[in-house]
Amino acid sequence: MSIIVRNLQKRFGDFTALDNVTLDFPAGELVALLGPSGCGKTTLLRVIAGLEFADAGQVVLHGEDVAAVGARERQVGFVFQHYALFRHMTVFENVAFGLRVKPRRERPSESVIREKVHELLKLVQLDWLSERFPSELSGGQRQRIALARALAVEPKVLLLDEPFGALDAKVRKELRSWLRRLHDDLHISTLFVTHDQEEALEVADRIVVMNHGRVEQVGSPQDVYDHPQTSFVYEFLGAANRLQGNVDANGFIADGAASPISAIAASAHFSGRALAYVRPHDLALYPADGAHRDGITVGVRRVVTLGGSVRVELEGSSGVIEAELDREAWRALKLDIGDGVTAVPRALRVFPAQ
Ligand SMILES: Nc1ncnc2c1ncn2[C@@H]1O[C@H](COP(=O)(O)OP(=O)(O)OP(=O)(O)O)[C@@H](O)[C@H]1O
Repeated sequence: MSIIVRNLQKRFGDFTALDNVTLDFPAGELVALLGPSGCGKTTLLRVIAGLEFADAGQVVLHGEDVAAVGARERQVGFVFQHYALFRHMTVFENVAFGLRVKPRRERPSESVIREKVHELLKLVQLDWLSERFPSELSGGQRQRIALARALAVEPKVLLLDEPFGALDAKVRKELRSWLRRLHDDLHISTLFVTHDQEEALEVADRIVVMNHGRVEQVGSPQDVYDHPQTSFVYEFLGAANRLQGNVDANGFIADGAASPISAIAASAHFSGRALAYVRPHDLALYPADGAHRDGITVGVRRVVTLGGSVRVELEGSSGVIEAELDREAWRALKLDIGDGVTAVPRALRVFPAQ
């Protein structure tokens, strides 16, 4: 089922939680809603689910404006960060719950319920836990059961609000690839709230980046990572070095730098104060022998080896920046702490300073 929201506006007192949000999600996608705490992600999910009402705007599910459709009738499955399993019910009964409370004429027979619940428990690979109570499960298992319970009523849309947020990093990582596989099998249109950019980049077909109740950018993970449209998206997604300076006809000149980086001259459509961004892996390092001029002069301050790559902290008149290169490339440079280098950005994005 496709999900469209148009011009959604939601205020809590003086605070604007959703500010003219318009989004269009094609059916069957796994979409991550990504943004810092308080940017309106949960509010957007709750409005789509019918648990909260917008002050203005429209929610259209599969072509139908659902303004007059109650939460129960929207065929939306919801999984929250904190497992909302019923503590006094077994795993089996938790998953069966949504089927048992259906109106009598829609309620499946007991044998169909049994079959369906076991099928769902197999799908989340926890059939062997069906007689346990929630307190006898790990956090990751509880979230998988919560998902099985949400799936029991055959929702057309799945809304997941930081479903793995309360779990430790390792379990979280396992569950995110598990969720991806599950989605590939089921293809239910899914909105997945997270404030973890790595999670969004790894799992989603499409990412919506939100900030202060507004949509900053929508695109594939690759697109939002490689082509951030705003300085906020650049900083929020992935590591980024930020340089303050000025743009003029010669290019970008970082504060305190002796010469400009001219490579960006053509791509900057403005002049004046600017913020320039470069990812650590997009910085090439050269000995500061004057041969490479299109960069900034810095000194090596600290070197950290992380698995196959090396993170180099560099300090110059424009502050501290980081470069990341593979071990071999670093070794070949034969540099030591304190040595001078020219750091040349392979990709630099400039935005007008606000
Ligand atoms: N019922 C409410 N009454 C008043 N303010 C609210 C209410 N619900 C949410 N807010 C406020 O609206 C803003 C957006 O909240 P929301 O829960 O949507 O953010 P979020 O992006 O999901 O954040 P988090 O990642 O921390 O869960 C927050 O500042 C929050 O305090």
